[in-house]
Amino acid sequence: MAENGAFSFTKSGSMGRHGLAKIQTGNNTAEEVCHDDSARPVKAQTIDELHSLQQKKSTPTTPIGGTPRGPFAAISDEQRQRQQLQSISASLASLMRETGPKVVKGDPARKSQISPKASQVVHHHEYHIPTLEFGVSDSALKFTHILYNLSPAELYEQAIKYEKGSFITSTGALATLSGAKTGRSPRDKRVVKDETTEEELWWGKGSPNIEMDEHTFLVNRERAVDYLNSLDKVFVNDQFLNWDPEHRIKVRIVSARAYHSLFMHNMCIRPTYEELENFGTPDFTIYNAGQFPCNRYTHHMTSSTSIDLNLARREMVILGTQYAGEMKKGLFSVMHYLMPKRQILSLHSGCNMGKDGDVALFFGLSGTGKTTLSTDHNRYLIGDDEHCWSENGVSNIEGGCYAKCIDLSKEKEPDIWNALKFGTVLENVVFDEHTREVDYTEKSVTENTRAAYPIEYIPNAKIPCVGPHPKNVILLACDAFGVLPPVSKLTLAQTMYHFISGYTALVAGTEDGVKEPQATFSACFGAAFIMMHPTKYAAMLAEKMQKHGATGWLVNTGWSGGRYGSGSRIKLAYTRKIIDAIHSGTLLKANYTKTEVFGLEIPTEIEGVPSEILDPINAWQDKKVYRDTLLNLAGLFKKNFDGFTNYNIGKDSSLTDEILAAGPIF
Ligand SMILES: Nc1ncnc2c1ncn2[C@@H]1O[C@H](COP(=O)(O)OP(=O)(O)OP(=O)(O)O)[C@@H](O)[C@H]1O
Ligand SMILES: O=C([O-])CC(=O)C(=O)O
Ligand SMILES: [Ca+2]
Ligand SMILES: [Mn+2]
Repeated sequence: MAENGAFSFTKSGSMGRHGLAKIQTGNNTAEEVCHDDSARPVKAQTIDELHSLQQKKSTPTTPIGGTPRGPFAAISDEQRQRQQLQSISASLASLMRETGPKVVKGDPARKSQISPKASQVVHHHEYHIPTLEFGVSDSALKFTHILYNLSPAELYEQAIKYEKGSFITSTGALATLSGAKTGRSPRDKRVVKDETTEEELWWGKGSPNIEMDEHTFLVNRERAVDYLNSLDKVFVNDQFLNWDPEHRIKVRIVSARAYHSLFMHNMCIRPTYEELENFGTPDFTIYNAGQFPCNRYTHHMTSSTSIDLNLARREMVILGTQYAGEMKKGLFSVMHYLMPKRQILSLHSGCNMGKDGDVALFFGLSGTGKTTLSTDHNRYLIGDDEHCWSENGVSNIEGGCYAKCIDLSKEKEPDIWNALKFGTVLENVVFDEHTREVDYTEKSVTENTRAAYPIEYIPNAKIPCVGPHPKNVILLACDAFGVLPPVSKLTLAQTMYHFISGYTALVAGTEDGVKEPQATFSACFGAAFIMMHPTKYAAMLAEKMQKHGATGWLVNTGWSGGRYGSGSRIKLAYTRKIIDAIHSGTLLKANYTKTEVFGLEIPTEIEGVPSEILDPINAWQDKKVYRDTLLNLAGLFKKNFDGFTNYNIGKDSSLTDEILAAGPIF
C-alpha cells in the first residue's frame, strides 16, 4: 500500500497530484487528545434520548382544536381515541363470547425496545377497553395491538421486518409475494342467500354468486376473527370508496399483513386526518385472514379458500388466500349491489377525460387494456378499473390503480413505469438480488405480476376523480383469434349486444406451448363481480348512453393478420392512435364500410394506422382460414348469447329485439 492510505486501483500511481487530497493527520500536539470536532454534539445525554429526538408527534393535515367542528366537536381528543378503539374492538369481537378482544393501539415490538421512561409515554396513548376478565379463553387476557391506518413508510418497515419476501426495489417500490395464490379464486366466492338476497341477486347458471347460508358465514367469520385475535397485532384501515361525496361508502379492512394494509391504502380513497376523526362506524368491513385456511369440514367449502360476502351484515371474510385483489374486487362486488339500488350504474371500466371535458369509458376483461389505455399522457386519468355513472356524471370508486406489469416498458407505458416508486406495492415480480432492479419480463412467480399505486402517482390524474357524462364508450376485446377489426363504430343495440356478451380471447397458459386461444364471455365485462342479472346493468347503460348521447366503439387490442401463433398482436402505438381518433372526434366523421357476419362499421382510414389492417380480412394471407375462424367465433358468440334471449332489457321489448338482431348473422 502506498503512503498515507492513498490506496488506488489506478495504474498511474499519481494519486497525490491528480486524485484525492491526502488526509492530514500530522498536526496533533503531544498533549492533545485526538477528537472529531467536525460536528457539534447532539442535544442528548443517552442513546434513548437521542432516539426520542428523532421522531416528533405527527401534525394533522388539518388543524385540530380551536373552533369546534362537526358532530364530534364536543368531545376531547382522548374520548375520540377511545371511541375509535371501541369501534375496532366491536369489529373484532366474537359473536358468541361475551367480552373482548382487548385492543390497544401501536406496535407490540415497540414495548421491548423502549426504556421505562419512554414506555410511560406509550402507556399514555393506550386506551384499554374495559372487559370482564373471567370465563373466557386466553385471547381475552391478551391485547390485540392495532396498527391503525399506518403510513406507507411505517408499513414498509412492518413488511420488511416481519414478512418474508418483502424487499425494496431499486426504484423504491415494495416488492412482495402474495403466496400460493397469485390471482383471484372466483370459484371459492360465496354469497349469503337470505330472504332479501334470494329475491334481489342473480343465482344459478352463469351467475358468480354461489350460495352459502348465514350460519356457515358465521362459522367462517368466527374462524377469521379468532385467527386475527390470536395474533399479536392486526392492521386496520379505515378508508372510503367512491369519489362522489353523495354516495361515498366507508370501509374498514382488518388484515394481518402489512402488504394487505399498504395495498388497500393505495387502492381505496385515503381519508384526511379530519375525515378519519369523524369516521364513526364503517358501512362495510373486510376480515382478511388469508393466511389461515377455511375448515374443509364446513358446509359449502370445496377448497381451503373461501371468500364470503354477507350483504345483510355488510361484511366479507377472506380465508385461505393472500392475493390482495380479492379485497379490491370483493368491495367492487359490494358496490355492484349498493349502487344500482340507488339508480347508479357500477362499471368495470377505466375512465379518462380530455382537456375539453370529454369523458371516455374503457370496458374490458382482465388484460384487455383498461389501465394501459386510460393512462394517457394527453388526458386526465379519472380511474383505471372501477367507476360509477350517476345523474352527476362519472366517479371513480377507488383511490388507486392496479396495473399489469408483465413486459412493462418505460417507452410504451411511461406514466405507469414512473409510478413504480416509493409507496407502490409490486406483487410477485422478480428482481436482481443485488441491484434490486426488477425484470418485468420474468414470469417465474406468475404471469400476473401487478403494481398497486395511489392514483396521484399518475401525473395527470384528475383529483377529485370525477367527471361529466361520458361521450365515448369503448369496449375492449383482446381477440386472440385475430378476426375482430382493430376498431368499429357501434350502434346502441350493438353496444348492448357486446356489453352483455363481454367477449375476450386470451392465449392460454403461455408456458407449456400455447395451442388454441380461449374465448371468454363475461357479462358486462365483469361477470365475476356483478350481483344482479346482467340485463339490469345493461338496461341502465343503454338508458344512460341514450340520454347523454354517448357513442359506442369496439376496439380489438389483440391479434391481427392471423390468430395467436401466426398473426401478431396489434401494436400498442396503433391502438393508441385509434383511441386518439375516437377522443378527438375525427373517427366519428370517417368513411365506413360494413363487415360481414358481425355487421361492424369499420373506418377506411385512420391517421397513423396502416389502412390494410383496418379490415381484418386484408391482413390475413389465407382468406379461407380467416372466414372459418370468423364463423367459428361468431358461433361462440351465438351460443353464449342463447343464455340471455329470454330476458327483456329495459322497459319495452323493442330494445331487446334490436339487441338480439345486433349479433352476428350467418
Ligand atoms: N394494442 C394493445 N392495446 C392495449 N394493451 C396492449 C396492447 N398490446 C399489448 N398490450 C399489453 O396488454 C396489457 C393490458 O393490460 P391492462 O393492465 O391494461 O389490463 P386491464 O384491462 O386493466 O386488466 P385488469 O382489469 O385485470 O386490471 C398490458 O400489459 C399492455 O402492455
Ligand atoms: O382483480 C384482479 O385481480 C385484477 C383485475 O382488475 C381484474 O381481474 O379485473
Ligand atoms: Ca387494470
Ligand atoms: Mn379489473
